[in-house]
Parts: sequence; structure tokens; C-alpha cells
Amino acid sequence: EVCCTNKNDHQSPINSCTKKARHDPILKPLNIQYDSKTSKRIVNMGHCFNVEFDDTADISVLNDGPLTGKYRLRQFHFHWGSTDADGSEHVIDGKVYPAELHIVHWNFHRYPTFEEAAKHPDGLADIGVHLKIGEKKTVLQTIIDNLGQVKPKGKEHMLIKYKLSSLLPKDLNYWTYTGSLTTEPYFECVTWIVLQQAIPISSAQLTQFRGLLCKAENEKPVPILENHRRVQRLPDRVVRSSCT
Ligand SMILES: Nc1nnc(SCC(=O)Nc2ccc(S(N)(=O)=O)cc2)s1
Ligand SMILES: [Zn+2]
Repeated sequence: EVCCTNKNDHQSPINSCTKKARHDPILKPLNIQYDSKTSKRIVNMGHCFNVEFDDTADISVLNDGPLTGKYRLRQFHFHWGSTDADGSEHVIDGKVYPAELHIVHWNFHRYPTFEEAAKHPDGLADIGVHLKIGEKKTVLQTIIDNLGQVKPKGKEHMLIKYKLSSLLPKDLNYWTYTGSLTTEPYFECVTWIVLQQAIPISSAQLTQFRGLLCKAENEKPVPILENHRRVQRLPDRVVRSSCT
């Protein structure tokens, strides 16, 4: 179809109606290969914190699923709300989760830089994973223990040998649709892959996310209480499912 990018009609996040999501047999299982040796550092971006990876080689990559070609792991981050009642970006049948993990990959083989890839509809591939309040997730605690080192905006701290694969749920079935970055610059460059199984986080762990500051060290401390975008009310989008 004619893809007119200046209509801004592929904005994310969205509310997906699972009954309308069609199983597409062409969709493959996700092929996720993360190597803990590529984890580099945790950075307070001001509106969230990013855990960044070394994407200078095809070591941690995402293949298959709805994708054509190999996408390199770049960073992951979270979105959360001011209370546990809100916080996710993607909504499923009207259900909101307290937080959402975004694992950002980019089409290294097609575009010379991440910034260039962000200007094309097939430039990025994001895995979205909902978080639900439950028992404490140990591998999340490693991240949370490091948040103390990056409280002010702009601070960064080494994070070595982080096992991102252990953060993923067992069931990798997903919904997928074409969408956008959910923060500035909102480019419509993301193939969204939203997992159907949520992962647990304890309320105490989630509270620690809100302790991060959106101001730099020498400014008055202001906590990042919430950083999730509202669902985009747009013409119905085609959401496909990897399973029936
Ligand atoms: N000219 C440009 N400015 N910024 C970029 S891309 C920077 C970046 O990584 N942005 C980004 C924004 C939102 C998301 S998200 N929440 O996963 O949709 C992921 C990534 S290209
Ligand atoms: Zn995000």
C-alpha cells in the first residue's frame, strides 16, 4: 500500500484487541540471541534509564519473528507510572500494566547508523514486555541495585555481564504491528513485537524506578514519577498474532 509517512498514522503505543488480532502463519518464532558480554552501562536519560549494549558486532541479535534480516540489540529501558495502577504503554484489551520493558534493536545491515535506521519503517524492532506486580525478579534486582549510581540525569555506571535473556518470559508468543518511537522524536520506524506473557516485578522494586531524578546533579532533585505515553487513538491498526 502507499505508505505515506507524513500522515503520522502509525503512532505508538496502542490498545490491542486480542480477539481482532489475526494469527498469521507466516510469522516465525522469535530467534533471540543475547550474549551477556555485550552489556556496557546503565545511563539516566532524564525521562528514563537505558541499559546500553555494544552493538558493534553481530553478537546480541534478534532474528525471525515478523522481521526480515538481523537486528542488533542496542539498549533496553522501562516505562512506569506514578502508582502501580498505571505505567505500561501498550494496553491489551483495555488492561493497563504497572510497567513495560522495551528492548530496542536496529537494522544494522540495512542502515549505516542507528539514527539513520530511525528514519525508516524497517529501521528498528522493539520487543515490549509487560510487567505485573508479583514476586521479586532477581535479575531485575541487579538493575535496581545500580540505580543508586545513576540517580541524577546524565549519570552513567558500568554494567558488565548482564544476562538480559533471563529477564524474558518462557513463552515468546507475541503480537506485532508497525508503529513508532513512543517518545520524541516519535519517528515511525518501529516493528513492535509485544510479548503475550508478562514478567513479575515486586511493588518495592517498582518504587525504586520512581526514585530516579529527571534533573542533573547540581539542580533541585525532581523524581521521574511516570514516563509512559497515552495510547494513540488512530484508525484501526492491523495487529497480528504469532499463535492462534
Ligand atoms: N534524530 C534522532 N533523535 N533520536 C533518535 S533515536 C534515539 C532513541 O533511541 N530513541 C528512542 C525513543 C523511544 C524508544 S521506545 N520507547 O522504545 O519507543 C526507543 C528509542 S534519532
Ligand atoms: Zn520505550
